[in-house]
Order: sequence, then C-alpha cells, then structure tokens
Amino acid sequence: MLGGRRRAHTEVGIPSVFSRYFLETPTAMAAESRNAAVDTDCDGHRLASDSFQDSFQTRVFKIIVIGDSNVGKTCLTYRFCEAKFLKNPEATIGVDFREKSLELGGENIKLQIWDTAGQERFRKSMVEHYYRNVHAVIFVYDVSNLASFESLPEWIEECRRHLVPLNVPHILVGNKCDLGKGEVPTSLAQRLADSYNFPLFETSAKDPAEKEHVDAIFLTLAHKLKNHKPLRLKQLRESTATTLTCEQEEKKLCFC
Ligand SMILES: Nc1nc2c(ncn2[C@@H]2O[C@H](COP(=O)(O)OP(=O)(O)OP(=O)(O)O)[C@@H](O)[C@H]2O)c(=O)[nH]1
Repeated sequence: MLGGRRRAHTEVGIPSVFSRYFLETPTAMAAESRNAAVDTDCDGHRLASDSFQDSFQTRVFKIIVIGDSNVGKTCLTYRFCEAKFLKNPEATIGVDFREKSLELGGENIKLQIWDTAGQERFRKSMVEHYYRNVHAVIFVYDVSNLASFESLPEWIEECRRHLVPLNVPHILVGNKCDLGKGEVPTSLAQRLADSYNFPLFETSAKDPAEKEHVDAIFLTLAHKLKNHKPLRLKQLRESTATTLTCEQEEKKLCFC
C-alpha cells in the first residue's frame, strides 16, 4: 500500500510505522509519541531520534512543500535530503516526511519537511494537518507548465484560509528548469513573487549541476527560521523526558 515513495521514510530515519499511522489514524500517532526518549514536535508528532545531537537542544522547524501534482515537490525534497534525483516517483498520498539536521552557527536545526500531495483526492483529508503549526511554506510550480504557475494564487489562498501567519517565511520555486522556461519566463514569475513579497528560486531537481541551488532554497529558509524567535524543543534522553504541550509551544512561538 505504501509503495516505493513511502520507503524513503525509513531511509532518512523516520520509522515507516509513523507515516502509516499518520495516513491512517492520526490519533494513533499521539499514542506513538508516548514512547520514551523520542523527539516530538508541538503537535505531538514523533520525530526520528537518530543522532547524538538530538540529546541536546535542537530547534525543529516544520516546512510544507505545496503545489500542483507533478511539479516535482517530491523530487526537490529528495534532492535536498538525499542529494539524489529520485527516479520514478509515485504520486504522493497524504504526505511524505523527510528531515534534515543541520548545524548553523553552532546551533542544531532540524528541518522537518512535509512533502504534500498535489492531487486533491490524496490530500483532502490531510489539509488541516499540513498547515498546523507550520514554520515555512515552499510553493512549487513547473516552469514548463503554465497551468501549474497559474494555480499558485489558489495555493496561496489555501494557506491564508488555514491562517498561516503572513510573517511565516514563504518561498516560490520554479522547478524543471532543465526543460527550459518557455511556458513561465522568469519575468512573469518574478512579477508574481514581487506581488506577494516572496523570494523566487528557479531550479531543477533533476539536473545534478543544480544540487547546490536546491540546497540553497532550504538553507535560505533555515537561516530565516534560525533568526526568528525559536521554537525550542527540549530534547531529553531520559525516559522521563517531558514533552511541552502544543499550547506551551504555541506561546513560545513568535515570528516577530
Ligand atoms: N525534467 C524534470 N523532471 C522532473 C524534475 N523534478 C521532477 N521531475 C519529474 O516530474 C514528475 C513528478 O515529480 P514528483 O516529484 O513526483 O512531483 P510531485 O509534485 O511530488 O507530484 P505529486 O506527488 O503528485 O504532488 C516525475 O516524473 C519526475 O521525474 C525536474 O527538475 N526536471
């Protein structure tokens, strides 16, 4: 049922059981988070506890990647997290999680990347989860597909409807530049980006020469997030570790 795409979760250290529970029974996830000595985010979502640095304080940021189906959201996140182009991706069902730990200026940062489904039928039951406590949003379109660009205002509107604060960092990414930008020239994309005051990146998940550019998208966000007031999750190793409640975290979360 979970298919090849789902296997990527275990490759990056997120237990496959997590994604399965998430897709099938969101409440079961809360039960998962009761396990001792695991990291949890402020929704109580269990995160991978896969490295020594997790025993220290790590700031965990939730980034959602949204846009039409087939624009390359999965390939972009895979390129960043795994440094490879994912061949033959399957359509995302619900959400795929990937994460990347970084050290920025001596601080541990964990980007929890939510690669969302572009197809309505695979996303409708998940939409509330996508937007809850999100710290940054990446909108993706395909530079070789005008329709995917023209959909962007609808995606942005969906964000607004779900009350994603305006001061949460947003980034616009035109993917598949290896195919040429005939359909969506940079000038057109830049006008839209300027109208929302979003930074614009154009890149290709497929072209290995663009790898650093893809990394730059996520690193730009990581730097922006790091410089915001932190969402700090205390990572305790002992099994008695207490997890801050969502309400407590929300009080701490401030992007001013
Ligand atoms: N030429 C080219 N093809 C790409 C690139 N990125 C992704 N693709 C292809 O585009 C198709 C869709 O890629 P995905 O990453 O699955 O797209 P998605 O936006 O995650 O799609 P959904 O899961 O349906 O929302 C696949 O055939 C990829 O091989 C790119 O940079 N260049």
